[in-house]
Amino acid sequence: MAPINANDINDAKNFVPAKQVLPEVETDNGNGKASSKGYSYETLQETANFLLSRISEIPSIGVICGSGMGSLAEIIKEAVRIPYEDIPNFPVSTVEGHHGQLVFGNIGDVAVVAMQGRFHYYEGYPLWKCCLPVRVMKLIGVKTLIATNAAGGLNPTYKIGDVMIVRDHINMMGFAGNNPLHGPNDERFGPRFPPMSKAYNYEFRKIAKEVAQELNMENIIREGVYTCLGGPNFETVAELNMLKMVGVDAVGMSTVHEVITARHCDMNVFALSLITNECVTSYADDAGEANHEEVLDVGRMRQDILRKYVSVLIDRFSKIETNP
Ligand SMILES: O=P(O)(O)O[C@@H]1C[C@H](O)[C@@H](CO)O1
Ligand SMILES: Nc1nc2[nH]cnc2c(=O)[nH]1
Repeated sequence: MAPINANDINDAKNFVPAKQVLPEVETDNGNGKASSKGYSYETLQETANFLLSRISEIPSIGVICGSGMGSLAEIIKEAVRIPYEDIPNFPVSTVEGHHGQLVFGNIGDVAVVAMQGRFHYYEGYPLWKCCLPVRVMKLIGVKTLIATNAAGGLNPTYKIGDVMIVRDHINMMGFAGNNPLHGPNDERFGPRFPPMSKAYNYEFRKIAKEVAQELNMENIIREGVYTCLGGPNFETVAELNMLKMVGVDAVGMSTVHEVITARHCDMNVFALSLITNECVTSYADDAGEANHEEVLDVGRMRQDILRKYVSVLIDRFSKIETNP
């Protein structure tokens, strides 16, 4: 082994720890002390108040548009668009296929807000920050979250272009202790130990299956288990085979932490995965490789049917009283 020399030590002194180059992890705890575990209730209230000052109707449903699915927000009428960079305390979107704005307005008779662009862990944001908009939605009065995502189909019966209603998730990042609720808990958002066994609202899933029949989508609608990995790389064959063994149907890089945050603050949750690619579970030479362009293309390919489906779901969800 080469001996250590003084230059190496000086280089080490100049090393900038990852935390300092992450986008804005230092936060205010509400008592003037910095914390990296999330913005205080009061800070997020300021963000919520800013947004409330820009809109005339309080949205009851929030939609997060997945990769390539930003056009879902284009069905919003009387739209008020607010770029993320104009919103106090908001992160900014850095991924192609994620616009970077909140869109407020109406779908049918229902006041909604859509995130055209979400935040991912692989962009350098800690999980609490990826989920900050969910808490802000709660503070402005949103009751129901509809999270959409693009995902790889692991269930061998799934085809590209299928739409999976998320029945449940496996929080792989949580197994390693990475959770959006990690750190001090503010009971004003929710309890220290929130249950997750009913994370995806049963009534909503039932309605979603009925609506799929009405719209003749039975042949593309599935229901299954989603998991989120940290990304940004797509998975290895061995990783995918492991996930298959534990019951995962679709693999992505989002949604799970958003859903945990939403359930923590008692929002109703519904989620959809658009299957944009087949997960590669064999080492065969002719097996394809996942890529982001394909993900975006399939989003575009399914945009009309997804817009129709989501707008009918919003109408139906808004008409029922549900216990989260
Ligand atoms: O934001 P979502 O979860 O829809 O995006 C998925 C995961 C990666 O961000 C990207 C990979 O193509 O699509
Ligand atoms: N992790 C992961 N995310 C995706 N998003 C779209 N497709 C995929 C995939 O195959 N794997």
